[in-house]
Amino acid sequence: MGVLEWLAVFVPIVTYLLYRWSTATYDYFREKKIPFVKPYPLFGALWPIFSGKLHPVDATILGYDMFPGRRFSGFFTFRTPSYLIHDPALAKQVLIKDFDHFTDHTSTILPDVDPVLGRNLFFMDGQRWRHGRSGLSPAFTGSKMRNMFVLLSNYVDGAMKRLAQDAGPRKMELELRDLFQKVGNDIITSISFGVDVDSIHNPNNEFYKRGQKVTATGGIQGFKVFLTTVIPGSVFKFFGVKVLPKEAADFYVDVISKTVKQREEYKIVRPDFIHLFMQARKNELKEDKADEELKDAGYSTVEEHLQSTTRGNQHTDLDIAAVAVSFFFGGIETTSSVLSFVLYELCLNPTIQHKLQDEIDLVRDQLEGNPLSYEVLQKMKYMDMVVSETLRRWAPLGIVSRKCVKPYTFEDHDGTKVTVEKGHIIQIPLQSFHRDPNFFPDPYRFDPERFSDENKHKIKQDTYIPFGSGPRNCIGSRLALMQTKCVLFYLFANFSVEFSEKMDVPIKLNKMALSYTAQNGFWFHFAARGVKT
Ligand code: HEM
Repeated sequence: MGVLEWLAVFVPIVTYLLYRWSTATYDYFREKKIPFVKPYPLFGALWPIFSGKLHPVDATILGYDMFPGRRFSGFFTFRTPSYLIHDPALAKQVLIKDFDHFTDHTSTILPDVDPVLGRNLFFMDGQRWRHGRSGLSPAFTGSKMRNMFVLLSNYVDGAMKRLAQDAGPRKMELELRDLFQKVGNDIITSISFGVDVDSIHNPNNEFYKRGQKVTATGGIQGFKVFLTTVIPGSVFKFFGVKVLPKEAADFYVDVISKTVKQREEYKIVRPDFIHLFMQARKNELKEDKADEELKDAGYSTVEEHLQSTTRGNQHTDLDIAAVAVSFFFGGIETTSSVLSFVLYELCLNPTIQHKLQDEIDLVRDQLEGNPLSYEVLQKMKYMDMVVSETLRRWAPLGIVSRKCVKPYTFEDHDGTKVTVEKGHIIQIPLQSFHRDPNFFPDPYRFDPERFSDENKHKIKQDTYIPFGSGPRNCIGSRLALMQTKCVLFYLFANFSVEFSEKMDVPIKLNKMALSYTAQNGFWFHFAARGVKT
């Protein structure tokens, strides 16, 4: 690693910039009389990201506050004209009603360059995405989550009890991003690779070590992922730049192949994703009746818009490995970010922490020693309110992107019309919606009551979209909510939490990471419940 690897990334950027320099101009929005963020030479709106001045999300959403009262504004991604949507109703048109014009994400990784990440839904385009999505959807229904809950809950319960034993009567200082990444790693390793690991006590296991590299949002790995959002997949292909190193890809495919072989040979059934894909191979993976009853996993869960089908999806071991790796990619950073911010807010607001603990204690009493179930967790109202409010205040992905695939006309309030051209980029600033005082009064106040039964009807439609929206929304929203709530349940059942001296309060955000995280870590003291801190 080192200079050569960085060079292998910079050469394509420079070549692409020079090419764009000769083929596009910065007069685009001026000629069309659309308000736009003044571009930096060559980099457009991206220079503050490259120079480390602004977080990628903050650099992208500048136009929202700069041009209030508009339905959209312009900015340049390098030299490509891009639109920022200010009006949630227009966002809905792009994401749902006229989805056919905006089927693709801006990031594309081609499978012939990167066989594993190129098969990740997030990076797929057009027909390949449609086929992949409809094949994967039946694996994320309520009943499949309920079956998987047993694996997840046993792991989290055990992990928190072991932590409580480690702490004993003392208060224990922990960096939570690290803790939650380990927990997330072990959960995804269990439910998607069928392997049990304990990264809290054995961080040297292969899955954690490799997962750390695969999911890094900083350093060269994070930079390459960021580049996939601004440089076309064909440029990566031309220069042979891979995001996932080949030896890591080979490791994951090998694990899946061995596990599948073993399960077939010994007829092993385990309620995890490998089992679901083995069923899909035999055309046996379907939605079942219980899915209808279990649809509601919480306020934030998104709906599935595409017709699910597994017909014609002959998953190879490589396909299964690719899906499993995609869960590392999409699931660990995001859920550990939400969990870290829940704890940050609950330490700032101890009354909310106590209220959540009261609900947890009540549920534990009612369980009378029986294990926690998926249904019981879904019914915990205050838990849902706390998680929903955290997803509003600190949405892990602050923007949702689409690429225009068929020309489309936008109209502003004053009647100005503009036709978005094929290849142009659309950004939906969900973070700006979530923090707009017109939609959420006093938006910087952490207030779970916004999501209470009495208040939630006041939330304006389409302004709350932490998991995106429409056919391309987050396929893992049920899993993410189940995992987040389960960790919070066992964590607050065992511990009370407060800031350690090392924690920056108010938080200082890391501008160089793709998702939101604390610059100097999330530092907390854990004290076993009943023990005074
Ligand atoms: C709190 C945790 C999470 C948040 C906030 C989150 C958020 C998002 C968002 C905003 C998108 C883009 C949606 C759009 O373009 O409209 C997305 C896509 C996606 N997420 Fe998540 N996510 C989370 C957890 C997960 C988990 C646990 C998984 C899987 C195990 C997952 C898998 C995916 C995949 C595969 C996509 C791409 C879907 C497609 O292109 O069809 N996510 N997520």
